[in-house]
Amino acid sequence: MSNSNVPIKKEGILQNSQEGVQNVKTENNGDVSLAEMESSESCTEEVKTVALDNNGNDENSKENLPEPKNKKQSKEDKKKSKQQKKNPHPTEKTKLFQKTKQKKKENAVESDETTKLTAVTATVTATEAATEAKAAEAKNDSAKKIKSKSNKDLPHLKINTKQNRSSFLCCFCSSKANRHSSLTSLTSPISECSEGSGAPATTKVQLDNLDAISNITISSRDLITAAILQNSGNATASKTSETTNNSTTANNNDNNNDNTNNNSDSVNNGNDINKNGVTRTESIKVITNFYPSLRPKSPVYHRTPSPGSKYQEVPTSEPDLSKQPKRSAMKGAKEKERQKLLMKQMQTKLNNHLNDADNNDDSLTSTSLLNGVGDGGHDDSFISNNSNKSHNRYKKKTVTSKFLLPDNNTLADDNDATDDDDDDDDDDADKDGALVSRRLRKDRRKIGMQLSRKLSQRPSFYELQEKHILLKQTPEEYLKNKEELKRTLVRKLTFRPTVTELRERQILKFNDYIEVTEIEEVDRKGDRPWTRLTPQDKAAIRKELNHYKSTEMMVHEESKQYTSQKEAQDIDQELFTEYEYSVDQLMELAGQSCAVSFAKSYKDKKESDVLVVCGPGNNGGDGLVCARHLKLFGYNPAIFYPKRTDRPLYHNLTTQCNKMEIPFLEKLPNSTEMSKHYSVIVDALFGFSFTGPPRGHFADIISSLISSKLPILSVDVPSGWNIESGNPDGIQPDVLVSLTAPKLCAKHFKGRKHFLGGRFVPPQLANKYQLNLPEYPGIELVVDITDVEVKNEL
Ligand SMILES: NC(=O)C1=CN([C@@H]2O[C@H](COP(=O)(O)OP(=O)(O)OC[C@H]3O[C@@H](n4cnc5c(N)ncnc54)[C@H](OP(=O)(O)O)[C@@H]3O)[C@@H](O)[C@H]2O)[C@@H](O)CC1
Ligand SMILES: [K+]
Repeated sequence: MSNSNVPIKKEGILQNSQEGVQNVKTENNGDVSLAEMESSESCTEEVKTVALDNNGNDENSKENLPEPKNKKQSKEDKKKSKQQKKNPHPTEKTKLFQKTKQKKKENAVESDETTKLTAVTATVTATEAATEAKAAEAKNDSAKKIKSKSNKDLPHLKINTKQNRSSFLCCFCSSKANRHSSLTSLTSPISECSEGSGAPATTKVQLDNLDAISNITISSRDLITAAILQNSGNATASKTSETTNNSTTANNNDNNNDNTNNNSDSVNNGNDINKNGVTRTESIKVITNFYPSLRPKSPVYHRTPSPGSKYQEVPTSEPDLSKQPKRSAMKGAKEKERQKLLMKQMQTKLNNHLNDADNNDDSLTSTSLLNGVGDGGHDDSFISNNSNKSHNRYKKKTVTSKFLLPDNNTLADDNDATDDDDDDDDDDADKDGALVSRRLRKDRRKIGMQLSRKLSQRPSFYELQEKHILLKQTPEEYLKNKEELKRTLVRKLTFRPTVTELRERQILKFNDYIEVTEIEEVDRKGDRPWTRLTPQDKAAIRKELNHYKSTEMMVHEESKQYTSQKEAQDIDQELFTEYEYSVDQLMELAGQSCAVSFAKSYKDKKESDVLVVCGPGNNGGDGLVCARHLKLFGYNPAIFYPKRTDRPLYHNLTTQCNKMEIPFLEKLPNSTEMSKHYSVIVDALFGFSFTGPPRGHFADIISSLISSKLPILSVDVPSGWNIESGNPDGIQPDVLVSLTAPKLCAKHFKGRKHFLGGRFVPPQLANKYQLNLPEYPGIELVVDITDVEVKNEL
């Protein structure tokens, strides 16, 4: 074997041992190399072999080891070995166990003696006499070669070999027929090795491949006593410390032997048991228990057996971070999802570990954990420098393992399991990643649809403004507009008309007096809210009522043709409102109609004095107009206007009368004087709005008029009459001039002439109220209806 690259060489000493078969397994930075020796069927002696590995694979590489002589022979040996395992000799087996234990004890004792040595030695004893000479020869040859390479300062490994059979199997080349000039020759079948003398020998050998041991810094004061139970397929290794653990080491050896013996009873019991029954875990534990520095940090075990070899290679090595994965763990678009999933798993594990760390002081600190996560898991103590991004997953795995490591003792098992299932993990991870990504896509699509639906239902900008969620204007603009509106309203209020102006415009109407009458108490709580009826509504109601009265209602025969006072008022109001006549217009026509009717009635009394008595309402205004026209017609009217109003209309009418030199009487003459000076009286005190008995001095006035015995022309309604029922004790006019339509009380008129004046009623209005008015002759303003049957008297 080449040792050109070995920085430190170690020399091994072969020497005979009285008993026991030992296997020595050494490790190099976690790489485990197993050398074992297979005994013959009748093996009764312990056989100790030494297998020293350098980087594991080099030991078994065919480049460094001679090729087996022929394959047939190798196959025969394998068959024999299997038969031996299947049918071991019970006596030999028992002896083997006993000797193994005894050797352990001796090793413990021996370790006490040899701990002072500065070299690491191992003893291998071979007791087979036939092979001792050959073995000695091989040893001598090997020793010679090794000596030439040896370094005196290096520790030595003393190996005692003892074998009683010549059926050793080379642990490196897996061949019985190999001859090795180096350390491997010791493990070769002595009978087959031409250089072996077959005699027991103790040989110092240069451990060419102990660079692994050099790396793990085996103390010079340590002693390795390795034992490999060849026949039973058990292996033990022990290390004793010079200072302390002598007895403990012996006990450990015993325990290990016990364990391996048990394992030997169950050959190939599980994946961790190689062909020789040596469990890898046991080997690691044995070594790492004594050499903490040998504890593998990231061991990787390869279970691929060497072709044609019975020995299970258990190479271990520090993870090679420079290696590229066969296929990327990150699959395109799934990379982010895998990273997220991995980060979530790491976070979960981190939380678990933090919880554990709270209860375990020797755990990693949370700071270090967080740093490990934050920097992507780069840690020189666990991961060598490697900036290759393709190793992110591997690094994270390592970091995850670091987080999950509760102690160093379980590291090997954890990593072992990780490495064994690496491919399966990849496949599982791919499947899991695909499932997770599919689930994430499904969830994301579902959430996307929900959000889209929500977004489609969101209110618009204007709807939000209408709901006052969003302000249409800024607060400053709102205050500014509010102040401007306030100023505008205040300005408008300053220009509003006064109450006087409103009354003059008849927008506001106030009665000059209040009539108070006693009525029965009426509970109006059940009354419906009052609603103002339009004139059309009132006319419709009136029409219906009239129809009811004329057909069904049991009333007086005369009453069927007449309506109430209210109807006359409604027609009057509708003329002003609906037909937009002014009071002046109608009053002028009404007053003129009265003057015409007067002239037609009193043609022989021209230049006679006429007393015109005017009341406070529009009926009095008709009187003022009539006086003005009488004056124009040649009569000498005089006006008694006892209760004037300040309305402009009346002010103007008064002014007009005054301008026409129509005197206004300050005092109504008594009935005698009245008879003497006046020939006719015009009654214009009250019209259809008169209600109740005359109040105040109006009753005296009416009495004076009646007492004067003068002919009276009544305007629209005889003053003092009830508009519907008349007043037989009241004024009995000589001429009645009904305006617009005869009032209900007109049927009580017994005078000489009855005229209908007020030729201003629109036909529509007349039809609406079914006035059934007589036709006006020619251009006449009035129509004599004295002999005409009035059917629709208001
Ligand atoms: N379209 C038409 O038909 C037209 C009709 N025209 C004419 O208008 C006349 C209706 O005028 P009008 O409405 O002003 O009522 P009207 O009878 O004149 O006087 C009311 C005054 O009398 C008073 N007063 C009432 N009862 C009282 C009592 N018991 N004792 C004492 N006072 C009493 C009452 O006082 P208050 O109740 O307000 O205190 C109010 O001041 C109508 O007959 C026709 O000649 C024309 O001018 C134009 C077209
Ligand atoms: K009247």
